[in-house]
Amino acid sequence: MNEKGAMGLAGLGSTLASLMFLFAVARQYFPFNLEDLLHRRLLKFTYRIYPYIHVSFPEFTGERLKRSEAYSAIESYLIMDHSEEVTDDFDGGNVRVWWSSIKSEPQTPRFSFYPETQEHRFYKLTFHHSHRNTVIERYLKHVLESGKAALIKKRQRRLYTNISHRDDEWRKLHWSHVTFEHPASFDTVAMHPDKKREIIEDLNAFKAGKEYYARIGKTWKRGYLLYGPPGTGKSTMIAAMANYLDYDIYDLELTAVKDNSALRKLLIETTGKSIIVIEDIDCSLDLSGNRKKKEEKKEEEKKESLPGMPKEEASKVTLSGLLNFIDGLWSACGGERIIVFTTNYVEKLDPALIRRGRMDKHIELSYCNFEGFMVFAKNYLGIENHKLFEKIQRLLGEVQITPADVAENLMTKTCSRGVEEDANACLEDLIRTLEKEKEDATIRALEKAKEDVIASKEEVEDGPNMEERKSGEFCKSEKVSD
Ligand SMILES: Nc1ncnc2c1ncn2[C@@H]1O[C@H](COP(=O)(O)OP(=O)(O)OP(=O)(O)O)[C@@H](O)[C@H]1O
Ligand SMILES: [Mg+2]
Repeated sequence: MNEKGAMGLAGLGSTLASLMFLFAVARQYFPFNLEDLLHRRLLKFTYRIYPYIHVSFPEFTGERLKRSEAYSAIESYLIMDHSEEVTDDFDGGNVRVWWSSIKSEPQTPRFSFYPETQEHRFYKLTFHHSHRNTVIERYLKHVLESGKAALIKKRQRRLYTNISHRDDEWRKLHWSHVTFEHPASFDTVAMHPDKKREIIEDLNAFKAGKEYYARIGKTWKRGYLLYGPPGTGKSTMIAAMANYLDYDIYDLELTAVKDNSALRKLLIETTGKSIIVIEDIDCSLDLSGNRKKKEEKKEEEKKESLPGMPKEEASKVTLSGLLNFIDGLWSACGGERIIVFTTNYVEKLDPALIRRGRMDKHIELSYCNFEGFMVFAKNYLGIENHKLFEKIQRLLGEVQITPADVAENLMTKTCSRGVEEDANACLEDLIRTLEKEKEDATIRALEKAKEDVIASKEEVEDGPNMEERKSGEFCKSEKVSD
């Protein structure tokens, strides 16, 4: 700061100026009728001695509960190190201000629930008193807005998990996180373009739906059920959704949650603009429609508690606890959240869990079709047309192959070939895989048919059982099949 000499005047002037400034601001909010002549005179006098005003922006306010948003915005606007000073010109250079970043050690301890173990940081803004109105009315607004915009731009999204990596900490109620950097996008997800468009439109409507949800009296959240065989892109789809919406992901491992109240605590800790994911919901807990009968369960519990055998600490989260998690009263805190379940076996799930309203949108991710293959061909090989496409289209109509397997075949295996040779080789690899799969499927079908014939032969040899004979059921069904 060049004018350091001028500013180095006694602290008295500076303190008086700050006091006068605060006084002036307070007067805007608490107008009173006292004649302010004296006040103006005092200000004039003070400014003659020291014409600068200082304003401080502390990092924390109150009981250190929350970092000041203004501080964060200024930090991101200035990008300066501590104990540094910078000059900023505003209004086409008409207004010059000085910023300094200050760190002070905690002073005399005072009573607080939050012990002051950290140092205090704050930004100090200095400007000439003649620019007071411009700084208050326009400059500070500019700093806060630009800082916030920069913060949003550089914000790194997070992938949270409730699994602790320390043994002694398992089943603790907290989320830990890493930076979320999955490269998936809707451009790279292989699926029919119409289906993809439908999902994107659904997400757009959700993201823009704050007022709509408020108007219809519903919590601003939406449930997605992604189902399909392994390797069809369920997890990839979740990553693409998070990247598209610019949301964080909370990957919830239900088996690591102690009970329903722990589940609720985890829910409360999640923030808005996030996707809460429960993968393989059918395996997570005893939540399927065909839940085990109570007697079977009791038997199992008895076995577990045999002397000498360690009784595994099982999660006590129940179906009703999970339903509460999804749409109970607690789910309303926060808003703008998407809940995603994935499963390989949709038919195993309890209908209550996936009814519309809870899981609003059911998305099937299935074996690779030609449209899906076209996405891979474009992304992996950079081609939209090829003489082998027709053959591949026919084979994909006859064979069930997962997108994961197709992707594996299209990964370029060497960099030494040219692009065209590479594409040829990859497509031929894929055709070989598809033909092999077709052969295997034919063999499997033949074996199955053989087993069916043997089974039906055995049934005929054994004949209908006595009860069926008595009731005439056997004869009836024979007649029907005629
Ligand atoms: N539809 C798809 N679009 C793009 N890539 C896909 C798709 N399906 C699978 N893949 C590729 O295959 C790999 C496995 O896919 P992913 O993990 O998303 O499958 P999943 O359905 O979640 O499987 P699981 O049921 O075993 O969890 C991914 O890394 C991705 O590269
Ligand atoms: Mg998966």
